Amino acid sequence: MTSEALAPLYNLINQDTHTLDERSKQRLQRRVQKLARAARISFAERALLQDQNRFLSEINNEAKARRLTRPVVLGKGKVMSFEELEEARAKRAAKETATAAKGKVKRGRKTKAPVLEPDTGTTLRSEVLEPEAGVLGLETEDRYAQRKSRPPSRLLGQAAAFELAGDPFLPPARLVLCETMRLLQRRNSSEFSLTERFVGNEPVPPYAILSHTWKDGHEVTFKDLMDGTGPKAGYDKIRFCGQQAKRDSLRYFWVDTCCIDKSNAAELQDAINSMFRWYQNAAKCYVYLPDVSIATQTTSDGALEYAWEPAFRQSKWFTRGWTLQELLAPTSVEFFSQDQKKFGDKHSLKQHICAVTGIPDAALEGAPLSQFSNKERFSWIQYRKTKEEEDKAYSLLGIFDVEMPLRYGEGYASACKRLEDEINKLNECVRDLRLTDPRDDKRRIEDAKGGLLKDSYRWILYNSDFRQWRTNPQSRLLWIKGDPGKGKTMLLCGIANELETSIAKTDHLSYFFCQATDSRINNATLVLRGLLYLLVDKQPSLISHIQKKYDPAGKSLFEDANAWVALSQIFTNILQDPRLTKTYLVVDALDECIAGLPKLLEFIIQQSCISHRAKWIVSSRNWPDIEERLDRAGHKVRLCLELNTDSISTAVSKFIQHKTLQLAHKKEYNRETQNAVFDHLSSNANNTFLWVALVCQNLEATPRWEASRSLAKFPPGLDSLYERMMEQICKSDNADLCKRILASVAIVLRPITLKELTSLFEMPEDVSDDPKSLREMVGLCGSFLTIEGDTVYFVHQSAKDFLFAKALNKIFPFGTEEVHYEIFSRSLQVMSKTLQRDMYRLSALGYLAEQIEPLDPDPLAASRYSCIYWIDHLCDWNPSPSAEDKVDLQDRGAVNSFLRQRYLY
Ligand SMILES: Nc1ncnc2c1ncn2[C@@H]1O[C@H](COP(=O)(O)OP(=O)(O)OP(=O)(O)O)[C@@H](O)[C@H]1O
Repeated sequence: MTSEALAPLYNLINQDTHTLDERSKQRLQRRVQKLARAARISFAERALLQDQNRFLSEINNEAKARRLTRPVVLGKGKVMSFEELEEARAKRAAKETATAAKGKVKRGRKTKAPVLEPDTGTTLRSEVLEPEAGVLGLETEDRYAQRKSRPPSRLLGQAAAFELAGDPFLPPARLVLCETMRLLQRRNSSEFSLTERFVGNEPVPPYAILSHTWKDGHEVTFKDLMDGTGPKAGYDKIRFCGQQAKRDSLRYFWVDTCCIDKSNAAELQDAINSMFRWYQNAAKCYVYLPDVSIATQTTSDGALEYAWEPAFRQSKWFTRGWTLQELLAPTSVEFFSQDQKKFGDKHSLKQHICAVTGIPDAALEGAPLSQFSNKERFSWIQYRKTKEEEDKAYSLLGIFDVEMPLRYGEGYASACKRLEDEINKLNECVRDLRLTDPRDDKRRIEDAKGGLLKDSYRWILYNSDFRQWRTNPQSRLLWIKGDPGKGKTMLLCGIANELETSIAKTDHLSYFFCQATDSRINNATLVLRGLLYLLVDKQPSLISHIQKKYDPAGKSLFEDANAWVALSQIFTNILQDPRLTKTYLVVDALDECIAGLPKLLEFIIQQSCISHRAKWIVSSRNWPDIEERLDRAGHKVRLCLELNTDSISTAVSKFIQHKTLQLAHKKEYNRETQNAVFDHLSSNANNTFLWVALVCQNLEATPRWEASRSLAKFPPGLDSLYERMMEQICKSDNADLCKRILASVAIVLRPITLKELTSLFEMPEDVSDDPKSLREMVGLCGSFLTIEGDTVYFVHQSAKDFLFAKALNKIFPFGTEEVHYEIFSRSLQVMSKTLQRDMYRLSALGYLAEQIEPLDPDPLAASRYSCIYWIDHLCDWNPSPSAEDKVDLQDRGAVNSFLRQRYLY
């Protein structure tokens, strides 16, 4: 009888409440429990089968009542804190030490001995529960053996055991199982013992790690420690590592010779795939170099010379394969001579190390390795040697952050080929995931808004709400809200920059800036896609969660109708992956997420409740529906800009000072004008950055002798300012053209270039054919629009909102449909005129779009937008049923002819 076989019975008991009365239910329950006991199915497993939710909630309650932050569940259902478990382990280890023979290295407990003694005799290897996350990890000996006998799953840490056991009743996302390490623990000055393996979400305590070169026959193996084998030269290194760890106040340390059971092929696989991370997570890495002495010698001219420098450069350590990752992964790498004296670390010895290894400074200083090309990373191992030829490839796994099964005997070429295949697969998946790089969006937004001024956002670092979010583990969601133009986006840019430089090297930051005007970044699915892209770009090993779904589906995974479902599931799995350290997620302008906002909000609320690894910051305007949903989130801190008047007022003042100085310098104002501008801005800004920015933009286009007089034209309040700008446009000689430009830019589905603009409506040839005139014409649209490079944008979302809310009849006198129709119909004309066979002179078919270099001049420059979006505008035109309107859609009408004659071009 297996747990799978029993599950239908449990289901019957739990769910079929209609057909069973209470007594029969209890009788059946007892019977099934008896069967389970006979079948040696463990307590926890039974409890899970029986009523997973009740089991979890009981344990949660107990944990809550006893205020246990990290409860551990023992086999009999006993709940204790992690600290209590640690203490119990320490006591047990002390007892063992006391009984073991004196002077000998103490034997650790065999790792396969049960940690927990469940009532059935089945050994549970470990169970860890996080009450808030509702995460339970447990594994029986049988399942452990089963899992280990299979190739490691790419889903390490994702309840692989349960998947392999084919248990259909346990949702994998709730179960977490993690491949982890065992450590050495100091007992006294020269004694140590092995700990159990740390499993699941069990936190690994801070530890030191040894890096060294191996000497055949001298090294102390796992078996030696288990059997208590007598003296071996390798013990000295281990003792050195322990003693040095003690000097650094570290109780635990790790040495590769004896902390991995190499006789267990599966464990070795896991260890090799995890090794980079183990070095990366070490508090200290000690490099022991027996071939380097730090004695000084006197040169012929009587000066003292350090003899270690040439010896260091020639050390065998630099010639070995595995030591490459041991140099790169840890933050702190310290070098010790043959007599165990420290003579430097990887920063102080950087010059020597760079010269010997050819590795650039930046990589030694901790820059993400993904910044270096594949070729460059491969070159670092080129002249290094490994005992097994395959290790030369396997030792690069962590450097490329990929995982793959090891096949000793396959040869270097095959191992290298498989490694390259893994890297290529990973790159392909990342390429398809990337629709936009949020880092570029952020930089673009900062530039478009005139550059980020530190003085105007750093107040947030001292704000009590922000500090609470930053320091309190329970505060996982910070919601920054405020009216239009209060500086939320720039504030979030600043926060992202500050986090980037202040979070731990192993922590992650991902962000996304929504913009309603840009269809690449304005819906819920795209937010997840962008956040995921940055996450996996920084920690490629997380891509395994995506690849599992991506491999069969390809790019459509991110684009089809189920993209949200797939991406939200992937995101959830990533946030539960034990490999993920603390992660900061920033999403700006929720109000500009124009499709799928409710589900995005639900997702953020849910994740911020269940995942203790992720901390979120979101920003939005004061919208009631966002407010209503976010109010329901637990663990949230709300920061309302309108309630932080003092900080915002000081920040806006600094902005005004900065902007006035900039203007004065650029326009060569005299002192009087400068003061007049400063005073007008200070008295009317009303704590709104955007108002200041818009007035300054207008002043920039105003001759300097008119500056003081024109100030009266800029009334306080954003809407008044926009109204004033609109009035001026309507009064100008070019009113019709400007309004047409505004209407087109307001209605397009992505920002358009100046050339594309000429394809969207009929304009005088002397404007459309002359780029300079066209630029000037866009410039005449008040301060509603701005041009970056060749692309036209609204100066701010609030400017576009104003047009739709308060100037609709001026900009769209015949309704928006009419503008859609014009864009559609002009697009059709332009395409029909310009598209032709083989425009890119490729001669042959079958090129992928990304393989094609754009021509110069680009024959599609003016029609690119039209080619992609003409059909959307046709749909949005929404023609009336009258025959006259439908003329384009009739047989032999414009659309029909285009489809027949030009479409395939
Ligand atoms: N720290 C800053 N440094 C430089 N400029 C700033 C800063 N904060 C605000 N600004 C200026 O104020 C303008 C409005 O700021 P921002 O776009 O961040 O407002 P917002 O609150 O996000 O507005 P909305 O809700 O309407 O999107 C920016 O375009 C920029 O010119």
